[in-house]
Amino acid sequence: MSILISNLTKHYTKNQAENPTLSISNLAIEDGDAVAIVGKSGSGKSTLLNLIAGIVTPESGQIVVKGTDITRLSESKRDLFRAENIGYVFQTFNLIQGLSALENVLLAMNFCGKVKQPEARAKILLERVGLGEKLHKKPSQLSVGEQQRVAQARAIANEPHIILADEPTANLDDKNTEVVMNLLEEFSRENGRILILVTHEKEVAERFPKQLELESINQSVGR
Ligand SMILES: Nc1ncnc2c1ncn2[C@@H]1O[C@H](COP(=O)(O)OP(=O)(O)OP(=O)(O)O)[C@@H](O)[C@H]1O
Repeated sequence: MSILISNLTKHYTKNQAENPTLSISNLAIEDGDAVAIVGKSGSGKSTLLNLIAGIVTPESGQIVVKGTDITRLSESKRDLFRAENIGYVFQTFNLIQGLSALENVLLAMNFCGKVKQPEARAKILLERVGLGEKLHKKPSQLSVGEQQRVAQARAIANEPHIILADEPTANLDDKNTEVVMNLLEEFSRENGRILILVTHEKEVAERFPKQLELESINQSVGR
């Protein structure tokens, strides 16, 4: 079992303590799983991804990822753990504005040094998402959909075991949705990887063997 969440609560402010954003007693995601997370706006889907990535920490509970309870790691150890094990496509991309598409992908790779010949791999991935001609463009020179595809390439660059994707097709047309979903699905099928993807799009969710309605696992009431 590769991700095991138990007795988790997350609240953003003290006065939410009685009524947290997220309260999950048990959630297990196994190696090889591909899961679409769906649910109402504000129901906590991004928060759940951020908790699994160790970007935010819960007030209580355990999040065991590949045998490590990441809630017990220091912030710097969580950053390294994430770089080595998790690829994250953020809803808002989080690209570094001063760097080119290629440099954005390389930055993630150089941080943990896991991949040999990072530049060759970064170029192949950017070509794969249709950006071979735009390697040296900065985010401000790219369309929103192109920025989303850079974020996609960056997320899988380090060959992570777990891929978290927050609305990765929200800004894409049908053709690029297909490119991005094919890339994610193909990548996640190898080596028992886990793909967890948040989406509002019914057609995207229906591609997944498992769909998880967040409200069905979040026991927090009256949110
Ligand atoms: N950093 C934060 N500080 C305070 N409240 C936050 C923070 N991040 C999220 N929240 C609140 O937590 C709740 C869940 O937010 P979250 O972004 O996880 O929802 P979501 O299901 O991903 O929504 P959407 O589908 O609109 O992206 C919301 O009520 C939101 O306002």
